[in-house]
Parts: sequence; structure tokens; C-alpha cells
Amino acid sequence: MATAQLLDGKRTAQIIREELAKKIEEHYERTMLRPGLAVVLVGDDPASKIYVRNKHRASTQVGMDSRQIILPAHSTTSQVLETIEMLNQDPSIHGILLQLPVPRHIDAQVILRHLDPRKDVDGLTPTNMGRLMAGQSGLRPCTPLGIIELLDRYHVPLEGQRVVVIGRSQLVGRPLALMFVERNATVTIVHSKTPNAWDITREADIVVAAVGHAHLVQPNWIKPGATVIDVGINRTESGIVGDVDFDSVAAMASRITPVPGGIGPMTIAMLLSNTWQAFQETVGS
Ligand SMILES: Nc1nc2c(c(=O)[nH]1)N[C@@H](CN(C=O)c1ccc(C(=O)N[C@@H](CCC(=O)O)C(=O)O)cc1)CN2
Repeated sequence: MATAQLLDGKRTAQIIREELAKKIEEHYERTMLRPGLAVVLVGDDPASKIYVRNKHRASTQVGMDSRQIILPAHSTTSQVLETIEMLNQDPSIHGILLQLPVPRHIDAQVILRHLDPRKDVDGLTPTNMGRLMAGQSGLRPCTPLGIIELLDRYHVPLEGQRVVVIGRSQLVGRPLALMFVERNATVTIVHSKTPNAWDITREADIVVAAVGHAHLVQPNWIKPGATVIDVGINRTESGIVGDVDFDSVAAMASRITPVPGGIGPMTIAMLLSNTWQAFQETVGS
């Protein structure tokens, strides 16, 4: 049985990180300046702690100055806002990220409204979301950006392609749909209230699953030869699995991303790339 080409996010992310490290070193030799990234974590969610540690390691490895700010779970929205305000004013910090999710009593939207859009390396402030909606340039959310970058690096055509995005989250589904539209694809979003979503995904040239439901996408959801992107990270007894039933869908698809080693590493690579962009826009190239 034919099997799909693997779109290797881990390898691609490594290449992007090496490219960035070179640019940062050259810039540093000329200016003695380095991009500074601050990651704010509120509370002690175990997965978030790992992601924040990985972001710290990745940003340090490419030559950025990395700051981790860990606030206790009982912090109030105003206490988190004070931290964001301090980072907004700090000229050595070019990128700020609020690790999500935050504890329930904290209003992430209020915090994002106060984050300087020039330092919003997650692309989640209303200003950067509005720019995306209006088709203007700006910092884009890391996971959707990583998906588009991975498809580009594998020369997967987007223009005129029918794309179905499964999931409508602020972090992935909604911005990703707009980013595919920017690239002249024809886009549909399906979600938990869509009846018979598989009838719609089966029409697509590219299917992106971003719902957080282990093995939701089965071969009968996929047109033979489609490209399948799996954003899901679901922790099960047998380890981390995606939203796509990998083995059976790989037999139908022409290209597929693995979990782990697909979109996750691309998310971190795009955070570094956005920080580099924010740095250049502030200090010049
Ligand atoms: N402020 C943000 N919060 C969150 C984001 C985000 O983009 N911005 N995304 C996710 C978590 N996330 C980054 O923050 C993230 C998740 C997973 C990975 C990753 O590399 N995963 C590995 C496997 C992970 C494991 O072994 O635990 C993989 O897929 O290969 C990177 C980043 C929610 N919060």
C-alpha cells in the first residue's frame, strides 16, 4: 500500500534555527546587540513548564537573550499586567510571550490588549489579529506560521487549493484560515458543531486537524492524495498522539506530518523567527 511523504517538522525547524543563529551572530558582530525574548508563565501547569523551558533553550541556542518570568498561580490579572508593562518598557526585550493557557481567574484577553503589538511575537494581540484580518503585514501566530512555512519548504502549492481546517481556536484555526486565504487558497473551517464534518474534509486537497481529540481523523475523512497536517498533541497511555490516526491516514494521503516531530517544533522555530523580525523592526537590520 502506498504511503505518504513525511513532512519533517523537527528537521525543518532545526534548519530554520541554524539559519537564524547565523543571522543573529552576524548582527551581533556588527552591533553588539542581541534579540531579547521574555516568556511569562503564570502557574505550574506541567506541560506549559516544559514548553517554556524548551523556548528558553531554543532561544539561547540561537544566540538570543532569554528571560523566563514565572508568576505564582494565585497572581491576579493586574499583577500579570504589571509584569507585561515592565517588559513593554524594557528596551532590551524585543519579544514578549504569555504562555497559554493561564489559570481560569486570569483574563488572557485583557493582558493581550496591553501587550505592545511590536513585541507580540505570538501574534495574538488585537492589533496583530486585526492586521491579519485586514490583509496587512504584522507578527503572525507561531503555529499557523509554522504550518505555512513547513508547506512552503516542501514546495506544497497553496494557491487555488481547497483547504479544510478542523478547529476554530484563536491560537490556530482562525488565524490559519486567514493565512491560507492570504495565499489564495479556498478555505473552510469545520468544528464541533459541524454535522458530518468528514463529508467536507473529504473534498479537501489539504486538511489541517487542530482540535485536541486523539485520532479523530480517520481515512474516510481524507481524499486519496491529500496533504494532512496534524496539530494535535494528546497525551494518552501509549504516549503523545495527534488528532490524526497516523498509520491508516498515511496510507491514503500523499503527505503527512508526524506527532511528535511535526508542527510542535515548527511552532518554536517560528517564535524565534518572529522575535528576530521584531528585533530587526526595532533596531534595524
Ligand atoms: N502563548 C502560547 N501558548 C501556547 C502555544 C503558543 O503557540 N503560544 N502553543 C501551545 C504549546 N506550545 C507552545 O507554546 C508547544 C506545544 C508543543 C510543542 C512541541 O514541540 N511538541 C513536541 C512534543 C512535545 C512533548 O513531547 O511534550 C512535538 O510535537 O514534537 C511546542 C510548542 C499551547 N500554548
